[in-house]
Order: sequence, then C-alpha cells, then structure tokens
Amino acid sequence: MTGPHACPDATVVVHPTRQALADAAAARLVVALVDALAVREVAHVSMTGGSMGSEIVRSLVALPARDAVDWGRVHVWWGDERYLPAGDPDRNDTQNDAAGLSTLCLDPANVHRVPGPDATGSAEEAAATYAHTVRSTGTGAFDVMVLGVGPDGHIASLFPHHPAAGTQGEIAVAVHDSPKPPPDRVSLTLECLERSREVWFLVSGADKADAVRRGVQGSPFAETPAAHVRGQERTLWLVDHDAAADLG
Ligand SMILES: O=C1O[C@H](COP(=O)(O)O)[C@@H](O)[C@H](O)[C@H]1O
Repeated sequence: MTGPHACPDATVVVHPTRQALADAAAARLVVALVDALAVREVAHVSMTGGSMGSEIVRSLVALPARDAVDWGRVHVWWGDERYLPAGDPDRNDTQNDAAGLSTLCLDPANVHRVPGPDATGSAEEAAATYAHTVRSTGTGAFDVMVLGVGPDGHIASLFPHHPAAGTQGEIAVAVHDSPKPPPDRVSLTLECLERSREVWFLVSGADKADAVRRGVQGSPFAETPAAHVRGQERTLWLVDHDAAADLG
C-alpha cells in the first residue's frame, strides 16, 4: 500500500468528451446492473459525489435503456459523504438526487445514505452507523464501485497525506480537516472500496490529467490513493480526452 504501484491490471477507456464519457458510463452501468440481477437477487452500486457523480446520474436518467433495470432490487450507496445535514445542497446524495437519482424506481429502503449532523452526534458516529448498515445489509461485495478522482488523486474522501486515508480494519471512517471543503466527511475505507467486483474511476478534465497518470502508471498510496484501489474482477479508468492527456 505504500510503494509505487503501476496498474497493469486496469483497463483505460478514453472518451472524446466529458458528455460522451458520462453517457458511456451510464450505459455500462445499466448493463452491469442487468447482468448482476440476472445472477443475484439484488445488486449493489456505490455512487460518487463531485462533478462526475452528477454527470453519470444525469446520463442514466436520460437513457431509455435504464428501464431494463429492475431498480427495486438495486441497493444504492455512496463511497463518501460530506458530513452535512440531510438535504444540504453540498451533500453528495443531494446532488445525485438533484441530477435525477430520485426519479429512478428505487425502493427508498435500499438507498443507503450516510447520516448527517441532524441525525448523529459526530462524523465518527455517522461512520459507525454507515458501517453497521453495510454489515447488516449483507453486502458481500458491491457490484460496481463508481469513484470520482480529485486533481490531487483523492478518491471518496481518502485524501493524499491525510491520516484517515490509511485506516485499516474498518468499513467507514470519519474524516476531519479535509483539504477540500467541507472539512468533515465520512468515507468508506480503502479495504471496503476494494470489496467490489468492479471499480470504475470516472475522470474528466485537464486538471485531472496528472492524477490519472499517477493513478494508472503508479504512485505511492500517500500521494495518490487512487493508484491503489482494485476491483476483484475488473478495474476501469473511464476518462475523457483531456484527463488522458498525460498517459502518452
Ligand atoms: O469531494 C469530493 O470530491 C471527489 C472528486 O470530485 P470532483 O468534483 O473533483 O470530480 C468525489 O469523488 C467525492 O465523492 C467528493 O466527496
């Protein structure tokens, strides 16, 4: 976890534009969920916040093929959440809802939100509650873990050189003093992110090109957490042309 680690087992798919990337990722998600539901009673997808989180949801709800998914059997999670009250516009789940997530025919009982300060006394308590939900739902593995990547190489709320990023033996962790606002957050740990059949990094924009290069070609965990997450069956870097600029 500490040394540079190239990513020979990951597949990089480059799309011409951010819109093409979001549309292709949404179509890929529909196929992945249909396939998962063909062999299991329920499917688990973990969504992301940030710029690409809303983009993929917007593309998903605009896609006629979304109706091929039995959404009532899909569990939705988030890889991280900003520790803010329910409905706060800066929360990842609020932004996904605003992008149209709430228009899918999901069972609200299967939409697993990280509690905020309106429901818990601290980010630690929220992390413990969320971890308990992961355990009690019997989530053996997420079918798809969708992750955005920050320009600094962070994934979920696991930031470079931040002590919370290296948490071991836990499912979720409280993050304080986040370098990106808001300062208090809850994140799945690296160990938990890797309990995923497929991990998809969704990255757009020239400001992320160096993070993509480090993530794909290798970089110490402390510098680039994104370089160290693998799916059990597949790891995909789904990027646009600008984000791929430094890959050569
Ligand atoms: O704060 C966050 O940032 C990352 C990346 O966001 P982006 O806007 O740079 O794409 C995101 O993946 C994470 O869920 C979010 O909490």
